[in-house]
Amino acid sequence: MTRIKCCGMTRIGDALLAVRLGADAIGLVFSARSKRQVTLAQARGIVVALPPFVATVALFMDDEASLVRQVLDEVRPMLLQFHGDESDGWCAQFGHPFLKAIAMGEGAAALPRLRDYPHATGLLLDGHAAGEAGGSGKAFDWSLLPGGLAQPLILAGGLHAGNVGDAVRTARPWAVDVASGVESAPGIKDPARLKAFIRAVRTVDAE
Ligand SMILES: O=C(O)c1ccccc1N[C@@H]1O[C@H](COP(=O)(O)O)[C@@H](O)[C@H]1O
Repeated sequence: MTRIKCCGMTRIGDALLAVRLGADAIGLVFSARSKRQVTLAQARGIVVALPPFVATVALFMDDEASLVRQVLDEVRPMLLQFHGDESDGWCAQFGHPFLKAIAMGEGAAALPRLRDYPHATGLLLDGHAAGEAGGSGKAFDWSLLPGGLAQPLILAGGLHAGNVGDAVRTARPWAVDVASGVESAPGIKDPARLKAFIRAVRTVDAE
């Protein structure tokens, strides 16, 4: 079964709906570079409202270590996700499981970076160019996803109900991650798009 992460949640109702429809994980963006940035209080409100067995993921992009520590203390996410130029050692300093996003905008030229994060719990391949923020809606060539890596791969970037089925069939990732493809505006999830996205993934899983 392909795990599904819905990212960029800013409202409790959207997060609960995503979980009710079948999402496995909820992403909360703390980077000031995001149009989906949440405050600590907003994030805490979402995390405490969730039912058991839903993974919570806190996203950062070249942020201060003090912010990451504050989020760990006050929001208590299950996973961290780093989207910037952070090194493996920097990400690992918190002693907390983390995902490292790899910008796939340069295509195959980005693949050697997949070996740079041996401490990551998983690698998230996103469609944007290096240095750009995620949540951009940009896809990449999914056939580039390599097999044989030790870590689970999470496919992200420009996914929506109309293309996620092909993406899963092509890449067979551990999980998919979506932000803009299930929104009506940044940070505002669209119930019909959420439902169609999760249904499209589950349809391919059942093939
Ligand atoms: O969502 C954001 O605003 C964001 C900002 C900074 C770093 C990462 C961000 N989001 C991540 O990007 C993927 C892909 O987004 P999209 O589906 O292409 O819109 C998203 O799932 C988040 O993990």
